[in-house]
Amino acid sequence: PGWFSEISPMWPGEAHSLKVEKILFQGKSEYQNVMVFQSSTYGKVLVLDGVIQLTERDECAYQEMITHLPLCSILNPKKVLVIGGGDGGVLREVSRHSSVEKIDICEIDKMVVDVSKQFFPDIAVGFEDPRVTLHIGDGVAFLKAVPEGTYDAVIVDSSDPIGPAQELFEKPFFASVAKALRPGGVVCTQAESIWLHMHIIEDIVANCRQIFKGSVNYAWTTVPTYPSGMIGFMLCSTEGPSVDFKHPVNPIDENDSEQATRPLKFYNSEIHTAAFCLPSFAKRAIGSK
Ligand SMILES: NCCCN[C@H]1CC[C@H](NCCCN)CC1
Repeated sequence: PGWFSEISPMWPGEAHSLKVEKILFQGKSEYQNVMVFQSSTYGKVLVLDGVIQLTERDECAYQEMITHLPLCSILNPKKVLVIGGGDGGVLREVSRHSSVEKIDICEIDKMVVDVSKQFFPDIAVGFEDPRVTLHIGDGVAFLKAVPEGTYDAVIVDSSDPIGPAQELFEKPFFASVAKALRPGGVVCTQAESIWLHMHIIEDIVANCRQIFKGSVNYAWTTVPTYPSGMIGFMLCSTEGPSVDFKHPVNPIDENDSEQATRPLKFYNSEIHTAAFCLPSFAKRAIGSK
């Protein structure tokens, strides 16, 4: 009992708090402190180095959007790579796409996978899909070893630039993602908040514009338990068949059996298009062709 406050130098002067019912797990992996607690109103919560990664109540807004914004923007995605995403939520969402034949995931911290399987079975369910191959290791090294043009889509479901994910926000990593994608392939990365990190976003956009010769767009979703209540995504495509991120060509089939058993809670085609609409201060800073 008591409160968890997410205090961090990444969002100085503010902190989102959640009422704690019970602490369920505390551990230290090779890379970070890992904690799980039962909150009063958001279900179970996963925290890494004091930063909220997900809650059972609102994780759908992040996992569904980071996955379906890229995958619904291209026809027939077959081979997908997830960097990070050790909780399994993105895998759960990728698995909804029947065209997908192979899903590779590279997560650096095995403890995140194990803790998610133990405390968040409805999120870690993604690991059960037979198309999934789990690699425990550094995504930067993994991508360097990937043959050119291997993937139709890459999803970078990372934590924040301070900590193990730092290199996933730097130019060499984006270049290795571009190499691993086929022509007209797409990448979607966790791209912070326009309220908190506009300078980081400007740098990411500048780097992506140099590296990805197709489309480069910033989209966002609302996640009540992330600082500023929102989080953004960088959607980029490589040179080749053009990709219009704002108009999904590969709609999620709302009617198939998978949807019937576990319908989407957040994503739909209207919110897909709306996600790319930005407030004026962000349009000026980010711009979009
Ligand atoms: N697969 C789930 C979550 C991992 N993504 C990140 C977790 C940390 C969060 N900090 C928000 C910082 C303010 N933008 C960003 C998303």
